[in-house]
Amino acid sequence: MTKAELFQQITQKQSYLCVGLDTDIQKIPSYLHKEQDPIFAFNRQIIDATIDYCVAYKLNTAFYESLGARGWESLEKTLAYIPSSVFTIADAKRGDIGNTSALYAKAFFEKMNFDSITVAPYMGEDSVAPFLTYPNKWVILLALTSNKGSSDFQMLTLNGGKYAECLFEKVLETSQLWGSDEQMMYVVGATHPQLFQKIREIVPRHFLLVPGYGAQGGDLQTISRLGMNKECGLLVNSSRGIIYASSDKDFAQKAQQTALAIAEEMKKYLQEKV
Ligand SMILES: O=C(O)c1cc(=O)[nH]c(=O)n1[C@@H]1O[C@H](COP(=O)(O)O)[C@@H](O)[C@H]1O
Repeated sequence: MTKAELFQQITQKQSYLCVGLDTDIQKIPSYLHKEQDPIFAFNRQIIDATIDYCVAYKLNTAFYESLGARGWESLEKTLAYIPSSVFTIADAKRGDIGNTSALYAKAFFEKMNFDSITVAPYMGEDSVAPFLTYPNKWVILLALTSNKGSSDFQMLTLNGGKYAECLFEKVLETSQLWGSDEQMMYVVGATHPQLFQKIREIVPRHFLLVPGYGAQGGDLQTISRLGMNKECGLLVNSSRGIIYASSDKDFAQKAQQTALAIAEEMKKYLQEKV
């Protein structure tokens, strides 16, 4: 998907919500366990219920990989079920030496037809480059993550940094030389609202994938007001807050109500800025 197509979806739906399909077999309603593929049965209902209110689905591969071959099958079926107009994210957090990254890229962009994949920048340019060779496919590079451990390395101050003061800022600055804002996004956790303004100074045009809203406590209003640019530039993810809004038979209906409420709030912020 191109950046223009993504922006068009956002404008049309007046939402920049990404629904995280972190589907945990232990957490889905027990009646679904009698289905041939309980994970897919759950995801299908969540997608049907939320598709009008979101522009992206993020599939965290851990939830599928942990079930072995059956899990991969559920992942592939879920991906095939999502219409091509909606942006898809393989949240796999990959990145390795070049020839290995090339095969990760092949797995997620050719074998499976994801629009994007999350990639860790720790191994540097040659570990990210193979993902950037696919037209209209995206790398979503981890810059500033939402978890407590983000302060262990990402917040470390650099000695002699010119513009970038912290390691995550250096990641933002340097990686812009590897690929354009038409093929690269950055993960910035919603739990760091005080840093959004600074991040926008370094990457004014890139889309930011913002996890950590909802279950991890991030605040939509602050993120949106500080992080939004003229092309929206935000995909705000919520996983548990939407898909487990109810643990009962009405899970899809409750997920829909939650997604709708978020989209209504997003509409306000879009109208202010875009
Ligand atoms: O790359 C991610 O998506 C990610 C980065 C990050 O910094 N923090 C983070 O929570 N995530 C992912 O975003 C999702 C957050 O889920 P909820 O906290 O349930 O909304 C999970 O799939 C996480 O793996």
